[in-house]
Amino acid sequence: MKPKIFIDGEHGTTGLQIRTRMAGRDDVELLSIPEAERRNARLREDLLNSADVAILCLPDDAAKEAVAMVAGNNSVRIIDTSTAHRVNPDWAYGFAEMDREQPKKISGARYVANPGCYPTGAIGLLRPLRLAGLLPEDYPVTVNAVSGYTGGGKQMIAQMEEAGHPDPIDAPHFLYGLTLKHKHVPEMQVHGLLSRAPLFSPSVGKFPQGMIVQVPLYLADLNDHASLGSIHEALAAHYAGQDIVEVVDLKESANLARVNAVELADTDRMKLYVFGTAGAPHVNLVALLDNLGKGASGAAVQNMDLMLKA
Ligand SMILES: NC(=O)C1=CN([C@@H]2O[C@H](COP(=O)(O)OP(=O)(O)OC[C@H]3O[C@@H](n4cnc5c(N)ncnc54)[C@H](OP(=O)(O)O)[C@@H]3O)[C@@H](O)[C@H]2O)C=CC1
Ligand SMILES: CC(=O)N[C@@H](CCC(=O)OP(=O)(O)O)C(=O)O
Repeated sequence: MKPKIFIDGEHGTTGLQIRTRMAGRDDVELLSIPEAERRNARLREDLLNSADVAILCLPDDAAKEAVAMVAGNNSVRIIDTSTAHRVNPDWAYGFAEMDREQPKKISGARYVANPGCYPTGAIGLLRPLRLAGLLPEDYPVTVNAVSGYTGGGKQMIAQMEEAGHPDPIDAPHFLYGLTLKHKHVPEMQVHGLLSRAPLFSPSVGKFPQGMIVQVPLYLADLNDHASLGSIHEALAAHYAGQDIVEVVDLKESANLARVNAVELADTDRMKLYVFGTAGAPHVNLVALLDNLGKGASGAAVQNMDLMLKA
């Protein structure tokens, strides 16, 4: 029998992208809820309890409610794309490349928290340097980022795209999260293995999908006389042997004049760069991804495949 998959929130931005990725698959059976019934709690509860894997693409509160709906049913496994469970130690963190044993943890888990889009970039850059001992636990990390506007879900997409919207967004690029209390900070700290919360400044650009995450570092404040070369080496060694996260060659990075935020739009990959000049005091670590690809729906499908292998 084919495993049954239910995407709760399938008519939203992340849910639709997962559905598109599943369209050609005949190894799974997709359970579906009509769009007009998407908030019908009774029907959702039935579908959630009929699934082998339920993928939640809902706001945090609704995701918690969905988890409660299957609490007594051990045969349902969950992937939650919301922020609700990302630092909960009872949930496996769904970033398969973050540690060698992570794919196994995800495969065997009942509950998997899909990582946030910005944290995928930040943790992807920071964690290997913490594990290699180059980055001190208490380094004052800053994370500056730009996301495509689909990161804001249906509401922001309408503000950007709909003519005559009552609250349109005209800015080609804007900063937000100005209180510095963004919901992704705890996740970056915990899975980035940091003792201090990073200072995170997000922004949105007037393009639908794409993301740049930057983590600038002062080399003199790192361990082991860290250099452009040793940082690149640590990242390359960490990601060797898989094909989703690419650590861009130092020479290639040195010859680049610019990084295009939309280069990886519509892909499920991530590129990591180490920028700077040999012998100079700073490096800038950069992650490039699609906020809806490796940053959300692509990672969710990757996690589902790992869980179905178990
Ligand atoms: N967009 C992105 O780049 C990313 C999003 N995520 C996460 O994915 C989740 C969904 O976000 P996104 O797809 O962007 O949001 P959207 O607003 O685009 O979609 C959310 C969907 O959930 C439905 N919904 C809302 N509340 C309920 C409820 N109580 N019961 C049932 N259905 C409900 C909405 O219906 P309605 O139309 O009626 O509101 C909508 O269809 C969020 O938790 C977000 O953090 C994760 C990574 C990246
Ligand atoms: C542009 C934008 O608004 N982005 C969202 C982050 C994307 C999201 O909601 O999802 P995850 O938390 O699951 O990554 C935000 O800053 O709240």
